Amino acid sequence: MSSNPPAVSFDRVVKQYGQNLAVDGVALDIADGEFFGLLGPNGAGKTTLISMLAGLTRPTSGHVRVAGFDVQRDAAAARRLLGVVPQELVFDPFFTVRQVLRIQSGYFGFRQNDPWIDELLHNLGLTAQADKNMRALSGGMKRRVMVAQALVHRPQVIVLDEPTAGVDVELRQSLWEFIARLNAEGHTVLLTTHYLEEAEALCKRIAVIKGGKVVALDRTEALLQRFASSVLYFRLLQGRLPEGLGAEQGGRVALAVRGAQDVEHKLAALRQAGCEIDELELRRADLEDVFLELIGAAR
Ligand SMILES: Nc1ncnc2c1ncn2[C@@H]1O[C@H](COP(=O)(O)OP(=O)(O)OP(=O)(O)O)[C@@H](O)[C@H]1O
Repeated sequence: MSSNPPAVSFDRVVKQYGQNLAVDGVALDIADGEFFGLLGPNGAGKTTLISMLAGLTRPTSGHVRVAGFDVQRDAAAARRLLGVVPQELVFDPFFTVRQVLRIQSGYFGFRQNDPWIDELLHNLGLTAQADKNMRALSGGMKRRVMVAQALVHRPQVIVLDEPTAGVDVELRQSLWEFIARLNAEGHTVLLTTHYLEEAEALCKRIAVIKGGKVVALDRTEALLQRFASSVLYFRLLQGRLPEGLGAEQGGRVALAVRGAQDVEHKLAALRQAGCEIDELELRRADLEDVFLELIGAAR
């Protein structure tokens, strides 16, 4: 870990909308150079946190800092260090892709930015679209431009809010290769995603938030180990799953198990509860299982 100030620091951050506590005292530091994942179910508060980080929403209390700069008090310095790829597509339909990127460069005082713009276009598969009007692009291509736009000033901290929601496999692949390269070159990456396999593959550390609170914060590997080594999957044909034993989704049940003896215990508990099961399957736990277990526990 470096001795620099944290790339991102949420310091006892609260955000209240009327009676609704969207963010409830989040304290979280993301180190310089980290690849960090922010996970949580719908409505957990992820976008609110990112919107406070981007300086678009003011915290009710607490502070958000980027490399030590308070996003409210030192807004210009914080903004310069941040590149945020938002969830929604926001664009001006009258400009070409290259014009959009040149204008964005201008906001940050970069006049001769074409070499970097060309590199962004190339890495995001946009070279052939460079002179097309934004309105003529498909949704996936527009999303690529949003990514390029966020990176035009080579921000130290790259924030991606659900960047691959609804985009094709090809972009997901090339986007991740590019972002991983930027991370290897020292950029900090903060990612929110619903694709848990993506978070598992990319993020070194993960915070899970639920109801505006951090319910888990650990290295990805440690999270995977802490919760379960394997998962027993089956279909429940008869009976009710004993309280607290596992999670049921779409008729399939997932039980976290730690070793062979635990499998025996769990099966015995099911028998005792009068459960009849089918299509039994045992596999290594992944982040999705951890996630379900955590979300279940925090309910
Ligand atoms: N502008 C707003 N006014 C009122 N309530 C809001 C506003 N923005 C968010 N909320 C509420 O704050 C809570 C957290 O929402 P947020 O969008 O941060 O969740 P999320 O984790 O990003 O969810 P998703 O995965 O669905 O994007 C929700 O209860 C939401 O309804």
